Amino acid sequence: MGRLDGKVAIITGAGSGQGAMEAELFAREGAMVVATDMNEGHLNPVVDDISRQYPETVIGLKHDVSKEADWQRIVEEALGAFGKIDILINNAGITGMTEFTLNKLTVEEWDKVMNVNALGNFLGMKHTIPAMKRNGQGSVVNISSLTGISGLGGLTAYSASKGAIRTMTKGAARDFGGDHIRVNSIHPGYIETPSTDYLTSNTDIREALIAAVPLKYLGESEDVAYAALFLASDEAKFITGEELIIDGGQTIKE
Ligand SMILES: NC(=O)C1=CN([C@@H]2O[C@H](COP(=O)(O)OP(=O)(O)OC[C@H]3O[C@@H](n4cnc5c(N)ncnc54)[C@H](O)[C@@H]3O)[C@@H](O)[C@H]2O)C=CC1
Ligand SMILES: CC(=O)C(C)=O
Repeated sequence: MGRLDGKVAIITGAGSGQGAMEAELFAREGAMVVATDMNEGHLNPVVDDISRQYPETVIGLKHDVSKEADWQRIVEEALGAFGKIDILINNAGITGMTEFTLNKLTVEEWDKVMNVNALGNFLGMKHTIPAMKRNGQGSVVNISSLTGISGLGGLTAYSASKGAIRTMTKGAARDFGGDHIRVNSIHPGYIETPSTDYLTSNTDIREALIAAVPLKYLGESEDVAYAALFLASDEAKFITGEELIIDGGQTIKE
């Protein structure tokens, strides 16, 4: 028995890091997976690998989450392939230019980050929730960040976009609870993926990051993927509007 047997899941940003891990884990747990990414060069090998291990469980689709027309096409293709949508993992995201203090941040950079992260999450919910409603239930997991709770200097647009994800999650949870659709957010701390290479490849920064984590290691993609699996599954059927921090204890509260 898989924990997602019979479910159909759309996972964005599945060509790399956490999204790739989630696509593999969800297929392993019995889901049919619609794995999407803007970068087909990264997505295709991920999809091929999952198909080899779990035949006929996954399709890969090119997708820019910031484009509404792309979302319309993705939902149509998912319904065409698998007949329904139970789960959305809004994972695709970009950090944007780093070390831009607020005063140096350009409007172009702000728009780019907000469009992928905040608008992308909104469009994902807008276009998949109607199919979930027809299906009588659904689960959305929005990947925010620790920065969506406490902000991070130098990452103004990223922090704002992840804060928007945190609160739009709670609003959507209220809007669609009556339709048996749950909406939760995950807030990872530092996870070792291509998106954090710019930090973790520097030995001094890496050691400083680890020193701030009570569990004394940087997170791995599977640490987030297992949390997404739980929230996506029926095991979490009474949990909605919740924010789950996955940071090795970095922000333990009293
Ligand atoms: N790695 C970390 O430490 C943390 C990551 N996060 C969030 O977790 C999520 C996944 O991050 P990682 O796996 O680390 O990143 P990653 O860079 O390894 O993977 C992100 C994927 O999203 C895709 N993508 C980017 N823009 C896209 C667009 N417009 N449309 C569709 N796909 C697009 C990329 O092609 C890439 O395959 C992101 O939302 C990120 O902000 C949050 C907190 C910490
Ligand atoms: C790197 C990042 O997105 C964090 C720590 O939230």
